[in-house]
Amino acid sequence: MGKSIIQKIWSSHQVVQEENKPDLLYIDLHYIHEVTSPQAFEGLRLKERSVRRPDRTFATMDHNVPTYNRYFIQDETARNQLDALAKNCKEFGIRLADLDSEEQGIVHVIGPELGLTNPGMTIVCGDSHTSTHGAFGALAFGIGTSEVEHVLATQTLWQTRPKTLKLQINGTLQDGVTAKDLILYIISKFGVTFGTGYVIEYCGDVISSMSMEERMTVCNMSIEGGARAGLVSPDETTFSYLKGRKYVPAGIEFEREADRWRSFASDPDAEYDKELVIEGSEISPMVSWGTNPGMCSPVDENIPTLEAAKSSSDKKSLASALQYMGLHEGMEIEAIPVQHVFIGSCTNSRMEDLRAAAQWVKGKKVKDGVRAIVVPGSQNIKKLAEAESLHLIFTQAGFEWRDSGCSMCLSMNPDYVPSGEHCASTSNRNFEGRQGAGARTHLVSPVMAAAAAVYGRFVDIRKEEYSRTEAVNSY
Ligand SMILES: CC(C)[C@H](C(=O)O)[C@@H](O)C(=O)O
Ligand code: SF4
Repeated sequence: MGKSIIQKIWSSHQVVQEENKPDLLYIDLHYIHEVTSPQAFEGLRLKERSVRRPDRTFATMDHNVPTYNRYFIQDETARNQLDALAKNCKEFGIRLADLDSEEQGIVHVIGPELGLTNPGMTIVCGDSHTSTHGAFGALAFGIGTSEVEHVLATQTLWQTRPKTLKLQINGTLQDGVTAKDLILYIISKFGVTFGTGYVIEYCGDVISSMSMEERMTVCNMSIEGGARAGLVSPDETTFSYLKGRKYVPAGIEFEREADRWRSFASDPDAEYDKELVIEGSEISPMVSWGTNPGMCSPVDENIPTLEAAKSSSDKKSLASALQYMGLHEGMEIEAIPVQHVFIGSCTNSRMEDLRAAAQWVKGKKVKDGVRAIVVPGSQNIKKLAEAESLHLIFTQAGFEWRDSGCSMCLSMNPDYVPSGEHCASTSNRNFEGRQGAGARTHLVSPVMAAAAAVYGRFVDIRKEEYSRTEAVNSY
């Protein structure tokens, strides 16, 4: 019987294995950021331990970083966390992309961009969206602060072997439907706990024809479906993305690495604990209207009615979500008003996201009363986007163009959504208070967010009247 990539990575990283106990796994790469690392380093100091593999550890500043006037950090906790990270990295000899670095950006954006994330690796970070790196065929998952300390000290981690779930997406996606819509559709169809206890392997024609950036968007939100991690078997798309990146070997070494990476791909006859199949053509642009990522609907449909709820507890959570969101049952998604637009986060802040949004925005104007910001995922992406003049398209349309960071994805920095206001956001979480106390988040793709900025509400971008040739103002 063949093996899946999950089994191959797991068995090649087992250091200790005992019956009915978690396994001790070797960790190839450990990313750290300022929020979940200070206590871990304190723990090391107290126990007089050092960092086992500083060369396999990489740090960045992202959550607390202001995206405008980035050195002016008013919040004391934010300042302390950033200072602690700088001090800890210096003391323990860890590479750090700090505010001065051209490499600074959101941890899940810069790791792949620098070529640090490779197929076949075990990767951890004190951050739930570490699953993003699974796009490369790595087993990548978030860990807690005490585990961060354990990995820093030992470069290993105790882990229970996960179950495997094969999620096959057949066919093709319609025009205007993106990787973001696919993952929102998956979570709304199967629910926010369908992946609990599993690592998901995404496969099928839709995934094979996706770029690495699109695969990252899909894997990023695996955790929102409850999964431990999500990944895609490495293929030629993976290898050509990696070729030439800073930390990827060149020449004959690259070919040798690519052969090794290729060997991790799932065997055709691999068996899984569970298998699910969906059709790509069934998916529409999605908009979340509730307070978890599963509460979303196709843009051309309506918010569900209370009557249609399957159980009394579903009915209760629907009612309370709608109460928080200031929306009513049965309402058309296209009628939801939008006052804020956020294009950014580790889900959707890469070049292809910015290009797609800019292409849609070109020659149009942000509607009066809407505040729209674009936050590139890394300083490098910012530079590349500016080289293509994307920033001009955005700013001439009325968007703000910022420095990189987690920004409005979560309210740990100056970017937030005021209470009671609606935000079309390309991020991954819409929990109560996520973008600020009382903020009302709607998860969408970058193009859907761009369209919401122009119309001040959600529109079905597949319709002719909203197509980009129908510019409301000339560029
Ligand atoms: C702050 C951090 C620990 C958190 C996470 O674990 O994911 C954040 O990145 C998030 O997206 O909620
Ligand atoms: S962008 Fe958002 S989801 Fe991603 S790491 Fe930052 S806070 Fe977490």
